[in-house]
Amino acid sequence: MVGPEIQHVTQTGKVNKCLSFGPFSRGWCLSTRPLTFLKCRSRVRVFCTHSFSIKTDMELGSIVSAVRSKRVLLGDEVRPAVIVIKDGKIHQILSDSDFSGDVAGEVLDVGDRLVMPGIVDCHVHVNEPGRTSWEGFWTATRAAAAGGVTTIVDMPLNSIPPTTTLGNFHEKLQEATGKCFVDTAFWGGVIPGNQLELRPMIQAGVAGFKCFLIHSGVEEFPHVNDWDLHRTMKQLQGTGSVLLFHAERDVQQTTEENGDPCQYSTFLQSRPDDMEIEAIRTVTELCLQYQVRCHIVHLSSAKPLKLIQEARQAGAPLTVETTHHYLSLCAENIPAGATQFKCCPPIRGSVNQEQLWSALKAGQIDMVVSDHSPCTPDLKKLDNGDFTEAWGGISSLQFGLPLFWSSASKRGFKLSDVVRLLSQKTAQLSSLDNQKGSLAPGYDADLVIWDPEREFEIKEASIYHKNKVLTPYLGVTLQGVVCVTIVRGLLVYREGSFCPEPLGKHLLIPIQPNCGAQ
Ligand SMILES: NC(=O)NC(NC(N)=O)C(=O)[O-]
Ligand SMILES: [Zn+2]
Ligand SMILES: [Zn+2]
Repeated sequence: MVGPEIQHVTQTGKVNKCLSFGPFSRGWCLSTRPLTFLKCRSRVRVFCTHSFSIKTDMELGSIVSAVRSKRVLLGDEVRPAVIVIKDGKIHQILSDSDFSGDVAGEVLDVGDRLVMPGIVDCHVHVNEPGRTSWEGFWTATRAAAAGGVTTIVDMPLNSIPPTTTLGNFHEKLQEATGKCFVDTAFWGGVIPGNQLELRPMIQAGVAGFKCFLIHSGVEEFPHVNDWDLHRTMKQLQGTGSVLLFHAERDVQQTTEENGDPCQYSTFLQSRPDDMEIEAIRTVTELCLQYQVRCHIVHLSSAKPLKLIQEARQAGAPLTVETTHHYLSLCAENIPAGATQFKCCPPIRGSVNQEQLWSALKAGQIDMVVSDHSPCTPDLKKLDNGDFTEAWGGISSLQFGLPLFWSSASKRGFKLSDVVRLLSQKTAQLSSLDNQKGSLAPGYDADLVIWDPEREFEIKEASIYHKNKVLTPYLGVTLQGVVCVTIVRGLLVYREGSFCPEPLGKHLLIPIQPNCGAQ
C-alpha cells in the first residue's frame, strides 16, 4: 500500500518569463515534487515596499521565484538577502548584488520585513472527517497560513474515524485532499488492540503515533494500559518511528472533589501535577527499556522535568514539548466560568510557568506547539461556565508565532530560538527536518514574512479558525504581525487574503521515519 495518492504531473507547457496564462486558466507545470498540482502564472515584476502593507498586485497562488528582504534570518544572523526559489525549493540564497533578477517567475520584495522558515506545528487537532463542525482542513490550514504556519501535523483523534487503522488513514487522506492551504502530515493513533496496524501505517506515511494514558475526551479513542504499551513498543522497535504520549495518569484523588465547578481552581485541583509525574515515569521506563523514540506532548507541570532529564542522561531517546498556552496563560488570571481556557493537562500557576520558561531556555524542553484542539461553541459550556463538563482544548493555531514572540522577546530569546523551537525541532520530531524548518538550498521554500516589532489586537474578524469566539486570546494584543506566508514557493497568504483555492490536490507528505534518530 502506498502513501497518499500521488499523481505525477506531466509537463504541459514550459513555464517561463514571457509565457503568461489567461486570468483564470490553469497552467500546469512539472513539479519536482509530484505531490502538488500547481496553478501558476509567470511574470517577472519587482515590487518595492515603502509602508506597512506590502504593495504588490502579485496574484495570490502565484509562483514566487525570489524573495528579497533587508532582513533574512540565516542561522543566528539577520542580513539583507535574496532567496531564489525553483520548483518549490530554496535554490540559492544570494546577496542583493549577486542576484541578477533573471528568474522564471515573480520577484517579491518585502522591504525590511523579516523572512524566516515557516512554522511547523506538529500538534494540531483538525477533527475531519467526522467532526468537521469543530474545525476541518479548509479552516485549520487557512488559520495556519494566516499565522505563518507552513506545515501542520494532524492528530489522530477527534476525527471519526480516528487514524488508528490503515483504512482510516486513507480515508483521512481522501478527506484532506483538495482542502489544504499549507502542507499537512499526519500522526497515527495507538489504542488497545490496534498494534498490528502500526507498521502498515508507517509504510503508508504517518509521521509517528499518539496514545493516551488517561481518558482522551472522546470514546472512539480509548487510552492504553501497560500491556498495550509493551505490545506497541515491540511493534515500533527498529522502525525509526516515534510514540507521542498524552502524559497524565489517574492517581488517587486527595483533593476535595465537589468544589464549585465554575471556579477554575476546582478544575485545576482535579488534575494535580502527580498525574503528569506518574505518567511520565511510565514513559521514561518504556523509553529506556525499548529504545524507541518517545515524546511527551503538552507538558504542563514543571515537576516531572527532573525525571525527564535523568532519563535522557541515561540514554532515553526522549523529547518533550510544551504549548503556547502554558507559557502565556496563568491559572491566577482565569476568571470563573471562562471555560475557553480549559485544557488537559491544565494551565497551572505563574510559578510553574516561570519554571517552564527556564527549562525552555536551558534546553530541557525541546519545542513549543499549539495543541490546537477546537470544538463547537456548545461543547465549551460557556453558558453555564462549568469546567467539569466543558470540552478540554484550546484554539490558538493562528497565533502561535506572536504568542511565543510576545513573551520570548522580553525573556532574552533570539529570533533563531523561535526557528529552533517552533520549526526545526518540531520538523525533526515529525521526520520532516530533511525538507522543512531551514532556510538552506534544497529545503522546501516555506517562508513566513513578518514584522516582529509590530503589535496587533486579536479581533474576531481576523480569526480564521472555524469557531472564532472560542479562543481564549480574543481581545489580546500581541507582538509580531504575519504579513506573507509562502508554501513551497507559492504565495498562500498576504495580509488577510488567501490564494483562492488550496494549492494542490495532494499537498500531503508521505513520511519516511528518521531511522537515524533512534
Ligand atoms: N481529545 C483532545 O483533543 N484532547 C486534547 N485536549 C486538550 N489538550 O485539552 C489533548 O491534546 O489532549
Ligand atoms: Zn493530549
Ligand atoms: Zn492535543
